[in-house]
Amino acid sequence: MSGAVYYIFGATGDLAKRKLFPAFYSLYREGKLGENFAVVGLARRPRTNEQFRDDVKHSIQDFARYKKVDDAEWERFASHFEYMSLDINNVAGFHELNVLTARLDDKFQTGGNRLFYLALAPELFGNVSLNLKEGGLLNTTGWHRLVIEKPFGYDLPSAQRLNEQLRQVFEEKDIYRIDHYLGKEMVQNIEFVRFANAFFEPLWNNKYIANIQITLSETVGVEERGGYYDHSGALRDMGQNHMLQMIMMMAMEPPSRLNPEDIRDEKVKVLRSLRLFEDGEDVRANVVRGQYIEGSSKGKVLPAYREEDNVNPQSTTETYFAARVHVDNFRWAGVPFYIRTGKRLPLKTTEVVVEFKNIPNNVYLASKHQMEPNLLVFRVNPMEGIYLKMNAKQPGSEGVIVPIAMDFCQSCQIGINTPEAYERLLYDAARGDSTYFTRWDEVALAWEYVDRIAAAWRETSQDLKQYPAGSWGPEAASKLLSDDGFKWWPINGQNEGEVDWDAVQKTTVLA
Ligand SMILES: NC(=O)C1=CN([C@@H]2O[C@H](COP(=O)(O)OP(=O)(O)OC[C@H]3O[C@@H](n4cnc5c(N)ncnc54)[C@H](OP(=O)(O)O)[C@@H]3O)[C@@H](O)[C@H]2O)C=CC1
Ligand SMILES: O=C1O[C@H](COP(=O)(O)O)[C@@H](O)[C@H](O)[C@H]1O
Repeated sequence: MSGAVYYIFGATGDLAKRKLFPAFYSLYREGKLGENFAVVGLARRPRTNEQFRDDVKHSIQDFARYKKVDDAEWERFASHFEYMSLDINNVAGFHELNVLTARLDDKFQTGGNRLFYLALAPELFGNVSLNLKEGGLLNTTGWHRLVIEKPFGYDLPSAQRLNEQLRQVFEEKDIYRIDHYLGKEMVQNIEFVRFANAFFEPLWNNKYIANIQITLSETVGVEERGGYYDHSGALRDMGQNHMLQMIMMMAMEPPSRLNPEDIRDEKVKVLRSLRLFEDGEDVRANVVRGQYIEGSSKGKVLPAYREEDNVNPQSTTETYFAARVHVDNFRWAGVPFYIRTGKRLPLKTTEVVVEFKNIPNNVYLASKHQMEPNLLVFRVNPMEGIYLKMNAKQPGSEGVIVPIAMDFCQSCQIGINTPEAYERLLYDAARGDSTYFTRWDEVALAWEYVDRIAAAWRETSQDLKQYPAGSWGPEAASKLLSDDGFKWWPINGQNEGEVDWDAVQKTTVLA
């Protein structure tokens, strides 16, 4: 990988601590960063280089995959890190940063390449990019890339404004919009499992697939992010980005080549095929929203959303939503995609379930035993793996059919060797591979879809359903499926509620 200076704007924040510094460390440990790099931490708080390196060390000890830090290696790694106190709104600070950069370019032979990572509130993105230009940080012959965090705007008009600001300084090809779900191994794997298996690809259409279910459930509430979340809600926080990205990965056509633009073109076609909701009534018939009230989990009382810090006590922000989504193209016509996500649900899990249609009524179906449909399950998070539910004869029986599981548990086999999403994405951005970043047209189309739902919700909040914290969300989300003759499949084929992860890890692993 070519050398570079990496600028972490927001270096004293939560994202830098929990994800970015650990990602740098793993890449370094694996030899992917080399030695020709410098990392400059930037934020307003004063810090010496030593204090900053200590912060980085603690974050690695707390959050990195590799926790054991060898002293000599640590010294080498830490020597690449420097800190500078800077207020984004003060252009003089950027001139100073340019001077610091010249020294680092020289010391680490970075080739004049720069990666600017904005781990900041989105309101600051526009100013940073203008000041980078003003401060002379883009006046080198190397490459200049801007990596920005979500949320990318609040709706389509605000996203357009933000994009125009960024485009005054950076070309689209140099803007890397992060959706960390695209950095997850199993989300990337969807593409490979689909297109590399003769027994899936021919069946991947409305002739054989009955429905697709995507669950992204969290046990946490809004923690210390109440201020942000109350303004955002589940639809914008998870729906506009992670959930739609997973639909795209499931529904896209095979790209003609494995180039970033060919893959992203195919994903965009899926968004263009989404059936847009016509009006409020259409939204209410297909989308369920909920907010958690007081509940309990494992004997612990959990507070209501409206009692969380920095949340309006009368808030009507949704902490849960479920939707029936249609992709109106030749492959997917008539196949519902059901999606659901929420805070304070019983499990932390992300799963994508493909439910296949039942085989035609035949001698087997006519037997007294009810056959269950075949399921293919991508376990994305926190356990990674693929699970296939099939039907087979119960050994020793007179033709009794039972469901059996083939379970590839990637986490059990690979363990800590699976790269974290941020690690993967940082590496890709540094190599100039934009495949798993969101292109502007994706962002715009995703907002267009989501904005119609948000508009309907602004008309009335009568449809906001309450659910107890620790439960699986509003009953109405089950009705979305039962009206179509389906049900949500229990997570990992187990009963809703507790999943015994130890037991899951012991399931059969196919080499
Ligand atoms: N935390 C997470 O897990 C995730 C975060 N994100 C996104 O990442 C971004 C950062 O989030 P997070 O780290 O949680 O936020 P934090 O509030 O923890 O950190 C914000 C950072 O911005 C710095 N900052 C604020 N104002 C200025 C300024 N005027 N000049 C210079 N620095 C400033 C703060 O430092 P100081 O006060 O010292 O100036 C701090 O380092 C947000 O866009 C968020 O939505 C996305 C997904 C997950
Ligand atoms: O982007 C976000 O994602 C996290 C969930 O990510 P995961 O990798 O832990 O599944 C979510 O908690 C947060 O609200 C949201 O902003």
